[in-house]
Amino acid sequence: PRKIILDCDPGHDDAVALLLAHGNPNIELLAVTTVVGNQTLEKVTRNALSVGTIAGITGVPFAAGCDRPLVRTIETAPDIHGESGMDGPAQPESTIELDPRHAVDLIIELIMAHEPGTITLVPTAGLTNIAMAARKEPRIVERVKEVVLMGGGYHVGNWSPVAEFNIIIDPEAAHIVFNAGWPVVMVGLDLTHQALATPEVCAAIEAVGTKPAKFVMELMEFFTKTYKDAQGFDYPPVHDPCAVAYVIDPTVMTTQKVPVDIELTGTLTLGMTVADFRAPAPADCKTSVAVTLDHEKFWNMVTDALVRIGEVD
Ligand SMILES: Nc1ccc([C@@H]2N[C@H](CO)[C@@H](O)[C@H]2O)cc1
Ligand SMILES: [Ca+2]
Repeated sequence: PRKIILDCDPGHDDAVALLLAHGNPNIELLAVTTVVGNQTLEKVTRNALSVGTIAGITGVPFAAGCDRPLVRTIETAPDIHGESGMDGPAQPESTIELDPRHAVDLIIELIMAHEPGTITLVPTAGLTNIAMAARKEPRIVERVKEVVLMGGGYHVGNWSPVAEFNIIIDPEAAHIVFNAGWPVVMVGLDLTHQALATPEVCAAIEAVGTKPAKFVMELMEFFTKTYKDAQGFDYPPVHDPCAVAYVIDPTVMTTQKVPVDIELTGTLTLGMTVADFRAPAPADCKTSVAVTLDHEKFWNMVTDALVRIGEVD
C-alpha cells in the first residue's frame, strides 16, 4: 500500500478524502494533520477528529498545525462550508485524542523515520504546514516520494478569476512547495470540477446504507446548497478525494508534465498557478497537472471505500 500523510482542513470534501483514504486498502494512512483554511484551525481540527470518529479510525495520529498563513491574514470559506467548517450533519463528540505534537513536527518525524521514497504527502488545504516542514527540515524534500495536492488550476480559479482557494490563502507557502524540488502532482480545479456529486452519485452513496454513508449524504446535501448559492453550480465538485484517488490508482485521471509556478505579486493574478504549456516540458520538470477524470472509476472508489468501512459502532 501507498503510505500517505493527509494534510487537510475539513471541510466537506476533505471529509470525503479522509473516508476514501481510510477505506481504500491501497492506502496506509500514517497521519492526519490539520491546517487553517476552510475554517479556523480549532474548527477544522475538531471536524477532522469527528470524521475520524465516524469512520472508526484508530491508531492513526491526528495533529494540528499552523493556525494562520506564513505572511498574510486568515481567510476562511464559511459561504461554502458554514460556520463550523462542516455544517449539515450533526457532529459527534470525538473519541480520538489529538496528538500533542505540532503537525509540522509530526510530518518531519514520519518522513525522517521511514525509508526514503516511501511517503506521499497529500495536502488538501492551504500549504502552510508543508512549506514550514520543508523549511524546518530541508532533507524531507528528497525523501518524499511525491506531493499530490488538491489546489490551483491551470485554466480555472474559484477564489479569484484565476486563483484557487488553497493556493491564494497562502501563496508564499505554495511558492515554497511548488519550487522545493520534490515531484508535485497538482490536482486542480480543472480536474476537480469534473468530480460532481450528481443525484446519481448521491443515490449510489445512499445505497451503501451505513451511518458513515448517511454522514456523507448529509455533507453533500449541505455542500450542494452552498455551492449552488455561492458559485451557481447545479452539483458540487468534491475536490479533495480526487487527490487521494490519484494515489490509489493514477489511471483514474490523465496528467500532463508542465512547469507550474505561483504568482506572488500580481494585482489581479495573486495566487495564480501559472502553467507554461508553450513548449514541451523540460526533462527535469518536477510538476504535473491533472487534466481528465474517469468519474465512473472515481465515484466507484468512493462508494467502495464506504462499503469497506461498513458500519462503525
Ligand atoms: N469555495 C470554496 C472554497 C474552498 C474550498 C476548499 N478549498 C479547495 C477547493 O478550492 C478544497 O480543498 C475545498 O476544501 C472549496 C470551495
Ligand atoms: Ca480542503
